[in-house]
Amino acid sequence: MSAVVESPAVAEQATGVRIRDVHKTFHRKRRPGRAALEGVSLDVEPGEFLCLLGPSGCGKSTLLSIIAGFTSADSGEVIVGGRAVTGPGHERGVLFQTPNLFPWLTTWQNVLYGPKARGVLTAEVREEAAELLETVGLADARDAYPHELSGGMRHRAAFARVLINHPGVLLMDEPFGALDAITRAGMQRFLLELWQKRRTTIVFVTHDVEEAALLGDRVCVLSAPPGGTKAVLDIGLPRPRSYDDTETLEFVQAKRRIREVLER
Ligand SMILES: Nc1ncnc2c1ncn2[C@@H]1O[C@H](COP(=O)(O)OP(=O)(O)OP(=O)(O)O)[C@@H](O)[C@H]1O
Repeated sequence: MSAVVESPAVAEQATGVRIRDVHKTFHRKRRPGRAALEGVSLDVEPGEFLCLLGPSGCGKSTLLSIIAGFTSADSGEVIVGGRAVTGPGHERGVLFQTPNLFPWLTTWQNVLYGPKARGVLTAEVREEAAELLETVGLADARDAYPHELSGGMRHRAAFARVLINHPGVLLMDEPFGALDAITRAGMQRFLLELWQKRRTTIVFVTHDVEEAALLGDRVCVLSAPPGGTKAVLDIGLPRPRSYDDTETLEFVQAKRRIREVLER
């Protein structure tokens, strides 16, 4: 992977996310509906890295899906970059636990898929795609198909595929949850460097207290199902962060604060 240039500035395209009193109930045949979210309100600042944490079933994925525009809320509103979300949009890049690459396309074709679909595939975009593949360490895997890539490589290809669209906000749903510990640590390091460089707004769903403390500026803890915001914690650890920080007293204290809220 190429060295990442540090920049304290918030990315020009980074956008804020405003979530106001969002409710969502899933209706089921011949059974009572299941409330997933009850009155979630939250502001994510432009350029902020926010982690969403909470017990299983508290509605983390549902909330992310509502921000992405894949699911509609029953009431309340989500505003991204000043505009109400009414459906999916390329200014919101979404990354899931399973990288959503097209298996019949090469890494290069996968990365260029978005610009091609939007009719903006210029020489400049191709040049940027080549640079992105360099950044994510996949320049040599440009002509490989997804099945020829390792788990970590597939994740990095999915990153490049999303980043080429210059999303103002990255929505990540437990993206490293299925990876082994070593690959996962590598991807967390990669994401920290990427965020340090681009300062894209990130909303990151995780189960893992340590991951939330390592990555997030703030951690929003959702309450037991159906979810509402239980607390929003400022992590307050200095940036840039690295894996070595996980051994500091401040880091251990940050984890303890998150755990206390989770267990409250
Ligand atoms: N499409 C759906 N149809 C019906 N119920 C759903 C649907 N999606 C989610 N739910 C329900 O909504 C609730 C919240 O689910 P969600 O996946 O958002 O929680 P989560 O916090 O992300 O859980 P986990 O941490 O286990 O992934 C759960 O009770 C789930 O069963």
